Amino acid sequence: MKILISNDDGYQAPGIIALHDALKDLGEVEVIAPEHNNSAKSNALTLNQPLTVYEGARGFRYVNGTPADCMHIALTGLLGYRPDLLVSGINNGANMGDDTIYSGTVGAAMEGYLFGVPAIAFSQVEKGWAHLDAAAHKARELVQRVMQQGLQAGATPFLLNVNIPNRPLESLGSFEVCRLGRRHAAENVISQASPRGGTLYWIGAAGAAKDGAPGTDFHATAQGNISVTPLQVDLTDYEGLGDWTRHVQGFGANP
Ligand SMILES: Nc1nc2c(ncn2[C@@H]2O[C@H](COP(=O)(O)O)[C@@H](O)[C@H]2O)c(=O)[nH]1
Repeated sequence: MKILISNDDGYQAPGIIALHDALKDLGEVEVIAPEHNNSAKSNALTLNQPLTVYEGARGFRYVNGTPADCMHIALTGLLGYRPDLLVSGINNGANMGDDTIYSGTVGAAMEGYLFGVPAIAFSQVEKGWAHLDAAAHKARELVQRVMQQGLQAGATPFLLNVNIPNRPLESLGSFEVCRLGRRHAAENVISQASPRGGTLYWIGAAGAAKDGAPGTDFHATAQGNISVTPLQVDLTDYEGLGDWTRHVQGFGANP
């Protein structure tokens, strides 16, 4: 079993070290991760400058790029083989609700998925790495479950978004398959006067949960369970196809 590990907090982050320690005896495990924190970089690729790959402690390779850059170059030549599973994380903070779309942790996993590699993104719900050992234990459990059922060798790849509450192992609940919740819009931008004149702007905090009903990731983790959400990439609004066909019917037709 060949497992490729990445993240968005950087190759020296506690979360990726704990994840590597938890998975390293499950097969051939390689780490290719960003040099620095790339939180909220989503699926960004670096097209306007070259990337460099370095080797750091633990034999981890790191890249002066984004999480998606790391996986893109890994799967288009750097690795020289196709991994059986891509695992991203363990992220310092949650990736729940519809703003998961901003996540670099999910972005790394999604890049693998787009290349046909089954992928799992792991995040701890709270920042600060509390009970990281318990999260790594649960990440190992899920990867072993996937391996035991041969799911990584299935015909179609999968992409899982997993959020683990920051609790001691004995206080963690079960794996709960659920949908993404919805968040309120993000908090207002934070502006401050620049010492060089003008104004500086900081992105505001993520919005609170708007839809945290039973069956969502917000609800599952609030109960102490580990949320497991299968994601897809097709952004087509199939329900809107009919309406828009009518909206634009005959529009722009040659006179
Ligand atoms: N609007 C804001 N969103 C934030 C903020 N801090 C975190 N986030 C959310 O976190 C993740 C980033 O995930 P990562 O895997 O890239 O670390 C993503 O879900 C964001 O929406 C914040 O200050 N403002």
